[in-house]
Amino acid sequence: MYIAMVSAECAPIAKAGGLGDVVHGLSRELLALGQEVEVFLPGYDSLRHDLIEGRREVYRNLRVPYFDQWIDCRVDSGEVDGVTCFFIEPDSPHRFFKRGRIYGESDDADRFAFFCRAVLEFMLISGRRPDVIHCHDWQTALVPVLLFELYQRLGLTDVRVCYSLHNVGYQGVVGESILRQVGLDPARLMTADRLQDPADPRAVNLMKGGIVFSNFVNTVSPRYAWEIQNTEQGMGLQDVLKTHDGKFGGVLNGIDDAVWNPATDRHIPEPFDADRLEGKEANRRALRAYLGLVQAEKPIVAVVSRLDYQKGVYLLRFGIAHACALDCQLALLGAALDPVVAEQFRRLQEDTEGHPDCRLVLAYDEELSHLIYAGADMILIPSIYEPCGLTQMIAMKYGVVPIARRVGGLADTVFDANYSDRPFEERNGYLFDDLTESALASAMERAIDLWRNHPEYFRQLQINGMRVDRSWGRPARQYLDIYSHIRVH
Ligand SMILES: Nc1ncnc2c1ncn2[C@@H]1O[C@H](COP(=O)(O)OP(=O)(O)O[C@H]2O[C@H](CO)[C@@H](O)[C@H](O)[C@H]2O)[C@@H](O)[C@H]1O
Repeated sequence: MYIAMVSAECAPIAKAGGLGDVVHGLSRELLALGQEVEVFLPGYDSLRHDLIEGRREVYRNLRVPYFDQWIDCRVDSGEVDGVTCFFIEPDSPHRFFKRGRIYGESDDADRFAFFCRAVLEFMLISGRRPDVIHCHDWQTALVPVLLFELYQRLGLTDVRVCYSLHNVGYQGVVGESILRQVGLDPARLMTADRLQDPADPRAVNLMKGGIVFSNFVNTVSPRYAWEIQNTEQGMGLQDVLKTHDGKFGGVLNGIDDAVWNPATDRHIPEPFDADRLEGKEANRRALRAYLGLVQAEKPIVAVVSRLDYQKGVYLLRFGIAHACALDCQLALLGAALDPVVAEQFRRLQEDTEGHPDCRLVLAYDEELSHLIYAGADMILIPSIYEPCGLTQMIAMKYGVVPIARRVGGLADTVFDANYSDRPFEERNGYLFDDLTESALASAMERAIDLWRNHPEYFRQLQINGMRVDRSWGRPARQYLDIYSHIRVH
């Protein structure tokens, strides 16, 4: 089967968060299963060019309609970890993808709408006829709309679309001129059953369009699938998801075990696995040394997160203080896009400067994240909502016990040491429900108490988490079933 991934991110060359990991890991696994996969990305100037092999121009002067004019694009291709990627580079004064970063620009909707049209135009002109286009999140939601409104008639006749929702907190709600920009007719599409935003009838909701026009829609865990249909986590899309219930489901993400494997990880000083858990000790020492923490027999509590509202930044700040109050060590690695949140954490960093047990690294640092996972004992994940969450899955692979809020994919993967109805061999962490300091504090205290007073049980929790198969094998086969179900031939 020929699958075209269309996405705003793909790790490691263009990653802002978990979406990049998923596109990369899933594409590689589909290739390993014998499928043909190509990834289509904007040609950002911020791409990690050093990680792209054999980059070359494959198309010049691709004329992409833009309002009543057009913009010429160049298309390059190259290999990333064995996966063929295409990069769309418009040549225009807008400099759509020459902004030094992936997101956070005031014209993000225009930039990604243009990308959607350009990808379909390139497929049409270069003779590509995927069995399935798999697109992701609001940035690529116009692909199915454009396909079924325009490109099917032009020649992309038998192409079907699978659309994955990684984060319903960002839906792409914008003015209707976006439709005219890409050549769609607002009069046809601005209706309650198509792209009209449920809250604001004058606005376009791109994610809603993706849901309505795709052949299959999924999100990244079964629990989040239920939450966005039945609770306020749907952020206004509950009804449209219920209307389209017959083509909607949840597929739990995997993690790439070539990248996230403590037995083979080149970024950590001492390899280890569930049978050699002692190996973690050298990594704990290395982590303390790297961060300038004292070498003391205290549990290391970690945070590795985008510092975003979704991740419960308020509770994270409390958790940092509480870990220190409970005489633990604390290692945070996080980056904030929001200037207010960035400032709060910068201040906290200043206040904890020189503290023997507490270090905040406010940056995006992939390599350091490996050392933190390898060296930490526990990780805090107090998310307000969490479609799947890769952090807890990676952490558990490295013998780190998650302390997480019982939402979305966290509830599907973390099973409480004390209160789960699962057998002990499946329990692997600590959960809390309420979005309150006391709920988080009590889960942290239970975990830290076990570490101090019952180390053998704590070790067993670590091993339980490490033994679970979290590779892409199973989810990739589930996606293949979806693709087979919707494809034409
Ligand atoms: N400062 C930093 N430095 C280095 N690495 C960092 C980092 N901050 C975060 N990371 C890494 O980025 C990834 C984050 O994955 P998540 O699934 O937790 O996040 P995200 O919310 O971005 O993704 C969204 O999409 C994914 C994929 O579907 C869903 O799992 C998730 O619930 C949804 O919110 C992990 O690999 C983590 O190690």
